Amino acid sequence: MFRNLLIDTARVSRFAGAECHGKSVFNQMKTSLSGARLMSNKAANMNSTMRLWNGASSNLFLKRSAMIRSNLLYNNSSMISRSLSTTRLNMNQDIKIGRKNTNFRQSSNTVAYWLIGTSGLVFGIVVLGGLTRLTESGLSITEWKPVTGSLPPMNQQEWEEEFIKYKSSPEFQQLNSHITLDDFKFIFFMEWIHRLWGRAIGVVFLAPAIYFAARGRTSPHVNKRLFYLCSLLGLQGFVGWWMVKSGLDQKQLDERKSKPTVSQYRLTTHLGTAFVLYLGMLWTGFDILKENKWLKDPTKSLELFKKLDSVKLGPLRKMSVFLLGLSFITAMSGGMVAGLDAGWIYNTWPKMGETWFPSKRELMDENFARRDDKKDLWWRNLLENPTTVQLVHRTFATAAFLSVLYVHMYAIKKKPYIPKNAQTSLHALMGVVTLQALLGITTLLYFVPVHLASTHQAGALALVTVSLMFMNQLRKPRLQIKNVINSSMASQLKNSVNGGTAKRIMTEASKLAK
Ligand code: HEM
Repeated sequence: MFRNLLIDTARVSRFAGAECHGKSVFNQMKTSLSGARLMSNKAANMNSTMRLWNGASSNLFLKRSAMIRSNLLYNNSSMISRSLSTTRLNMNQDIKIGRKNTNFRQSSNTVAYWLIGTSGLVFGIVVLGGLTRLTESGLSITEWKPVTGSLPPMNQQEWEEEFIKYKSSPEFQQLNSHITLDDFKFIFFMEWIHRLWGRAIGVVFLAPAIYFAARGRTSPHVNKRLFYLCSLLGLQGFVGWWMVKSGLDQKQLDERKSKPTVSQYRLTTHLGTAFVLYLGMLWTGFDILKENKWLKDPTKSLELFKKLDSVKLGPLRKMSVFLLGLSFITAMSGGMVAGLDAGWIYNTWPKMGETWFPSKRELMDENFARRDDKKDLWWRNLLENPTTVQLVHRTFATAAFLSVLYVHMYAIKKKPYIPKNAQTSLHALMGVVTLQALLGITTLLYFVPVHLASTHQAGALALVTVSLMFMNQLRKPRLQIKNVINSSMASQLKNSVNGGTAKRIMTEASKLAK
């Protein structure tokens, strides 16, 4: 009877929630134990009865029948013991079944380190791309050969041929007609290394992505992100060539009334996709490390989840998203400054020349409008007039600095509600934004020297990195992670029931059965 009861309960509990299951098995074990006690008491009574009978009568028949009854009760007791083992077995099976049902797979830390490492390569190529632009090397390779272009010219003849191609470009004809083959070799190598680095990132990203996905080292959630990142990486190559073309095509240059440089729109798009790629890799890497850490220590994680769920943290979470967005937009407005060489005018700070702001006539110059009705006056000046574009960048930069300062002060008041690592990131963010603003100002005051401009660009990447970290540390856990951690806690409860209390129950039951 007890055995059936136990098996039934175990079956039912297989379909019940983990916590509920643990409790029901526990209760059921308790029931079994009282049953065992009851039976055992009965056995003890029977034994004493038997002894009584033994003493009172030497009737063999009675003695035998008493022994039979006693054995029967003994068998019942060991049956209970067996039932308890069956229940324990079922519980272990349930833990496995539970895991299977949630179909949960988490990416390994190796994947995270690979992603963060690859994002480092993207950081490097952005800085190198900036150097290529600042040394005016970006238009030296006039063709796009994704595979065969991997090799540079190998002999004098090949160099001469490459130089002849460059000589037909607008940049050579209008700006660089004085350069020698040796000068050309330098600008060629700058651009060639940039392109080769891009190809290397393609290989370093794509091959391991396929390997990790095929070996099941990545979760479906991460696989999706890897797919998007791969697509973005491929797109980045096209955007790069699309940008370079805008500086090689005389027709486009005439349309823009520009000297031979790439379009500021395309440069900023190229910079933007690089930033998104970089942030996407970092974000995914950070997420994996964070979630693995949570899964390792569910008790600590639940404490953190409580903090992250607090309504007091809501506004700061929104602010963190805003800060990342603002840092990104400021960086993109910097791309526009770089694309238009707008760092070469108004090399003063905080004033722009003699006044705080240039005149309205200068900021909204009619010469920039292309339509007869001048309806495009505003946006063309905002995006194409170097004076206005510089003012826009100054404005965004000031807003970014003040916003970080505000959030920093706000966070001091809310300190007890903010996770420790987010507090540290916010301090770092305050430091990085200050440095970045100072770097920008120095770059401007010193007429855009290559080393300062390049450091300023790296500073922009550092700023979005820390903003991303801050935002990431305030994010609530995914529902799936929450569920897994909750059921992991339930499993721990089960195990403690299984390994602790149940053991005691088992010992007692076995003792009673003897
Ligand atoms: C605080 C946030 C700032 C961020 C995130 C930021 C970001 C950037 C970025 C990404 C570039 C493009 C670099 C390139 O592609 O080569 C840039 C260029 C530039 N920024 Fe900033 N900037 C900030 C503040 C400032 C400030 C306060 C100033 C000066 C008032 C400034 C002045 C410049 C100048 C002159 C350039 C053009 C440099 C070049 O031609 O290479 N920036 N900025």
